[in-house]
Amino acid sequence: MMAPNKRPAEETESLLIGVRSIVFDIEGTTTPISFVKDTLFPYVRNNIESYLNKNFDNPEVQKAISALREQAAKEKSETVEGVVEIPSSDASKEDVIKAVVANVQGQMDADRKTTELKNLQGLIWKDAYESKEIKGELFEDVAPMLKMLAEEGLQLYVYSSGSVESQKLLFANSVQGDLSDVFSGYFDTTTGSKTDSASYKKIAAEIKVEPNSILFLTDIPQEAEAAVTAGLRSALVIRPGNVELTDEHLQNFACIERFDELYGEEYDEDDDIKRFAGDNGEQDDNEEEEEEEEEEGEEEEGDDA
Ligand SMILES: CSCCC(=O)C(=O)COP(=O)(O)O
Ligand SMILES: [Mg+2]
Repeated sequence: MMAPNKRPAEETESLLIGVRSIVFDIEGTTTPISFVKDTLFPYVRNNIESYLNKNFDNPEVQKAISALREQAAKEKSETVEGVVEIPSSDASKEDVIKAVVANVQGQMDADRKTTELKNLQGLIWKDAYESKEIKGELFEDVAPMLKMLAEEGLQLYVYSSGSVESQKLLFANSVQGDLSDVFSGYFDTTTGSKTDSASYKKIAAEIKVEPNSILFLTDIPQEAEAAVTAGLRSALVIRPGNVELTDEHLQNFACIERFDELYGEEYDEDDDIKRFAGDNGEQDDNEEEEEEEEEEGEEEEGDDA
């Protein structure tokens, strides 16, 4: 069903003209919000205590606990409400685990997107993906469209609040197979908050692409606004289960319900028209030469007959 006020795709022009790189949000863009809320988050809640008991001495886990401890101490000094402090490493394993569990549950209750929380969540999800208890859920158009866009020469990136490690796990262990190959890189909140325009400038600098040649796709208008402030292009993705957008957002941003709408028209597999051929939709010289040579060859064959 089309979202209210959304312009039909047939009437929109391609959002890919002049675009070299696409940066994808995950939750609400490639992946249903329900997968994150009803599968990933409950997995952490249900398994964090046993995970910490089993992996307490793992250096990665100790690093994640130290980061949470520092975060809590800092927030306590800033009088942030509801912070659960974590005792020093001299305290008993039992006391540290109890505090980490309460800290993480508290941050998750508030749906916080802190780097420290996301880092530990990512470590816990690793077990779930490796044991095949969880597979990364994707909207059905995602794998075919990502493959097609990558084949057409676009560089694809992910920018999500989930840690880079958890992003890689989701796409490598997805219900639509291993999609690791389609991505050129991953960004998380270590680059900065998704609602801060400076984060998008950093991404553009890191991938060495002009901001105006980067398209950021997200379900969150504040993230789209931050990207546009940084000089990127952005479109809002309307997926089942997402928070409804206001009329203002629908009017201010290009909106798509599926990735094939990036082409500005219904994608038809039998259609032989190449809609994206590099910068500005123009053919590169090699391609033109190849086509000319092919045509000449055909003419010669015709003459011989
Ligand atoms: C990498 S999957 C986990 C997603 C997650 O933890 C999250 O907070 C989603 O945030 P997003 O920025 O992808 O909307
Ligand atoms: Mg999102």
